[in-house]
Amino acid sequence: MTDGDAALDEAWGSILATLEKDERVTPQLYGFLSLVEPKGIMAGTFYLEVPNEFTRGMIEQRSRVPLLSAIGGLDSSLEVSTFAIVVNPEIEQEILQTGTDPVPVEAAPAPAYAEAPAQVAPPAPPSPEVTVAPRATDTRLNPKYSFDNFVIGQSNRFAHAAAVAVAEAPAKAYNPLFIYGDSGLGKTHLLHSIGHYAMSLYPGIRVRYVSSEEFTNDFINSIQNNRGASFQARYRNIDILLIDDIQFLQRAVETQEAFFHTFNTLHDHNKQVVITSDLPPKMLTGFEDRMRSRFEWGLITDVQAPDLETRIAILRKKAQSEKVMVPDDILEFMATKVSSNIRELEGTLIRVTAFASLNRTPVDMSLVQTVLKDLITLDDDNVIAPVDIITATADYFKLSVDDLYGSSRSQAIATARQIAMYLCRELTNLSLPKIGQLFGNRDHTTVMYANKKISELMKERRSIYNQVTELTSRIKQTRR
Ligand SMILES: Nc1ncnc2c1ncn2[C@@H]1O[C@H](COP(=O)(O)OP(=O)(O)OP(=O)(O)O)[C@@H](O)[C@H]1O
Repeated sequence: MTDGDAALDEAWGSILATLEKDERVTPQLYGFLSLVEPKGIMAGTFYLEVPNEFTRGMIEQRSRVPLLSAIGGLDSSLEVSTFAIVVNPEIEQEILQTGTDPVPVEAAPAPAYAEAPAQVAPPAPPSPEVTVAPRATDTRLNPKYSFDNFVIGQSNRFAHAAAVAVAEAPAKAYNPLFIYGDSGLGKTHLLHSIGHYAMSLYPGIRVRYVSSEEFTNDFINSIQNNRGASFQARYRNIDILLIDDIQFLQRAVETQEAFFHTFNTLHDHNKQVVITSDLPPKMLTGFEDRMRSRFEWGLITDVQAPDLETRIAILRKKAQSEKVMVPDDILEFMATKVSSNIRELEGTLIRVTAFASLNRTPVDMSLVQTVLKDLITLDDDNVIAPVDIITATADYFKLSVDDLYGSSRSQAIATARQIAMYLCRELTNLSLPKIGQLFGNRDHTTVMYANKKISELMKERRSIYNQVTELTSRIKQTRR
């Protein structure tokens, strides 16, 4: 990586000089570009740091094309062809706390870009290998997960930059991109973000997100129903395959074989593959060597547990998106109390905001302490089995375990089932498809829906809040 040296400053200086003369770059836009700190060049990508998301958005949406052409004019010995923008989390945090935004003076206020489409840079041309036929593809992307709401910190900075680079230049930057790390640290979030961002840059691009459990089910169904051809079409006629939690293909010999062929076809045709896993390729047991070695062809990067600052920034972002006011000292208190699993951090915030909303009180320290008292913090010695959650839920609602696994749609059973799913999601490390399987082979979207529904209902109905809280403390007692 060319880093902080004179060559880097010189390269960025020359880009700025070109952009200043480019008539597509307005003085306002130039103001944003002048906030950029060049950080380094790696594998053909120029890494640029900006102070906040707003600046990133302005540069990415409005000066992408001129910036790419200016990069194209650099000395070829630098071997740089694209760029990736990262937001400096320290500066961004300061801005969010103080409310002062270092937008260039001439550029603020900036609604002009919404009002003056003529100034908006045209979307980037698709890279030649990308098929842009405008056809509807079932991408299975979750709109909740985008780069815009992903908080960057030391723990995930590199994975984030690699994910952005892949979305901007599919099959060019790194192929495959392999992201690994413990549960709940943002791998799925990054996968979906790649999909959304690539689709915004290349309209018509065919993206498919799939968990490895869904891939397995799909494959098995296709064999059972003699629909091999449509299975192949679904996974091969695409431009980007995002496959989550590949470790679940361990020892599934035939599914691995199917994935091996899918991977080869996509890779041979310059299509992007992004893979996530809980372990790096070398440590993935139960995979053939030829499979593991393919995982290592591109770039391998990890996501780690976020440090305290990043946890605070994540909580702050979630609170903002939920439109709840949570003072900084309370965010910090919560981030200190809750372990590093981000899913659990989010669960805490949901409980706190639900409690405040039900009681129509602001979020203050005593409220947070009351709520946290009932929460379980997960650590290695305190693993909760889904069966404990399901048994406790059935018992609590005076139902049978089979009622929860079964298909009854009666309101009482359906709500109890949704609460059990919500608690499985919050209190265990199980993925959505795994929870779906547990509850009578339901689709992962059913679990996603239950999770959303119960989070919302907790804010609106005291009875639901109380049920979830009481159940949690019962489960907690069984762990003691
Ligand atoms: N850096 C981040 N910024 C904002 N939210 C984050 C970040 N990292 C994780 N999250 C949130 O934490 C939750 C868990 O993340 P995610 O599901 O992506 O984890 P994961 O690593 O894929 O876990 P698993 O291996 O269990 O599937 C999600 O709601 C996600 O939005």
